[in-house]
Amino acid sequence: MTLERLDIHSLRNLQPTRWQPNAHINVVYGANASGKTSLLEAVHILGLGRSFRHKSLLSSIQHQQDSLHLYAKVRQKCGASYRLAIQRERQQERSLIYIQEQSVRTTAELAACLPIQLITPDSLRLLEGAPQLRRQYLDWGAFHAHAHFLPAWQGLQNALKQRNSLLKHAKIDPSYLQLWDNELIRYTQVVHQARLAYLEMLQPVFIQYLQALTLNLSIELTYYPGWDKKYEYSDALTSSRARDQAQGFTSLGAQRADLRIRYQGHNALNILSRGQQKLVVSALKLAQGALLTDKACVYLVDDLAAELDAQHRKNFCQLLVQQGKQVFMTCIDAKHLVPMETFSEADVSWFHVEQGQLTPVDFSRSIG
Ligand SMILES: Nc1ncnc2c1ncn2[C@@H]1O[C@H](COP(=O)(O)OP(=O)(O)OP(=O)(O)O)[C@@H](O)[C@H]1O
Repeated sequence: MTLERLDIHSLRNLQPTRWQPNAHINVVYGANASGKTSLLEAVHILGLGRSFRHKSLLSSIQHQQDSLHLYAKVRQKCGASYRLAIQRERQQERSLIYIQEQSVRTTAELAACLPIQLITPDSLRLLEGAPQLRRQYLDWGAFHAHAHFLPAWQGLQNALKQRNSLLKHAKIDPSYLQLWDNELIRYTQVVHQARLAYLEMLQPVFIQYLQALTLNLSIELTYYPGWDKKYEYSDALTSSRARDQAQGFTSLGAQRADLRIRYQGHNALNILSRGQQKLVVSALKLAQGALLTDKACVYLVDDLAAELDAQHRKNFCQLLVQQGKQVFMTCIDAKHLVPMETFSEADVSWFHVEQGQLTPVDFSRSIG
């Protein structure tokens, strides 16, 4: 799957842009505040319906403009193509999303058409941030690996909402609570099994990438399902019922799951250097991309140079090239920060950004 064409209107400082990127490696370079990250942001919004910079798309709309418009043509591996479009008006509550000119209501449909792996200086939050971020990471993989994951996950969210709202009442009909318990247990089992199955596939690939990035430490990925593993979820839920009623919410379950990243029995975050943490995150992202064999994904790598030294940048770029997926990477100075030799076998296009204007560059004349 590759992005064949991207049209951008009224996104941050970007001039109206029509971009026909390379199917493999795209390097975007330019000074600070030129608009490099905004270009990656455009791809991200098209793949997930939201920015990676802010919760609301309102701040992405260009100042003095009423709306932003993005359009993409995505070529699937089978040869079929999809047209994706997003429009966000200042005055509207939500974005309008279209696939093949048909309005769609959920961003999950976009995510299925354009899977994205994002690597930014902020990606370290995957290790240091709240469990929700690691749950989202795991669920991204389970969503793409198992067709039954999404309906079960949606069912789980609904059952949780209903049960939590019931728990807030002073008087609760036990049979009604049991009904939502049963729903929750049913969906939790599917989500839990899909996460476990995905983690089993992920572990060995993650280790391979860690080693290829020359981090020969035995980092372990362990999964906390959201309740004590010694018990079935149904038993854990029954035994937490009184506490849940007192607190007014469901305290145990898949909504509390976490992917724990351990080194020598400790939280890896407390032991590894920032550079090592960055390699762990890179290996996690590369492993997810590698596992998407039937669909492929687009890598967005913002600020390649951040926190990786020259040798590790080289290893990282080599692994990206080997995967053969479409990559958009940004850096301030292409000549000094991009390990050119790793791209000798790859199809690469270079783009310069200046004051929001994107220009293709003839590599040999302008950089070499
Ligand atoms: N809503 C907006 N409307 C217009 N311009 C904006 C808006 N939001 C941000 N900007 C400006 O867009 C410019 C581009 O920002 P962007 O983060 O894409 O740059 P960058 O090239 O990635 O910079 P850096 O290398 O410093 O990370 C900045 O000057 C920023 O102030």
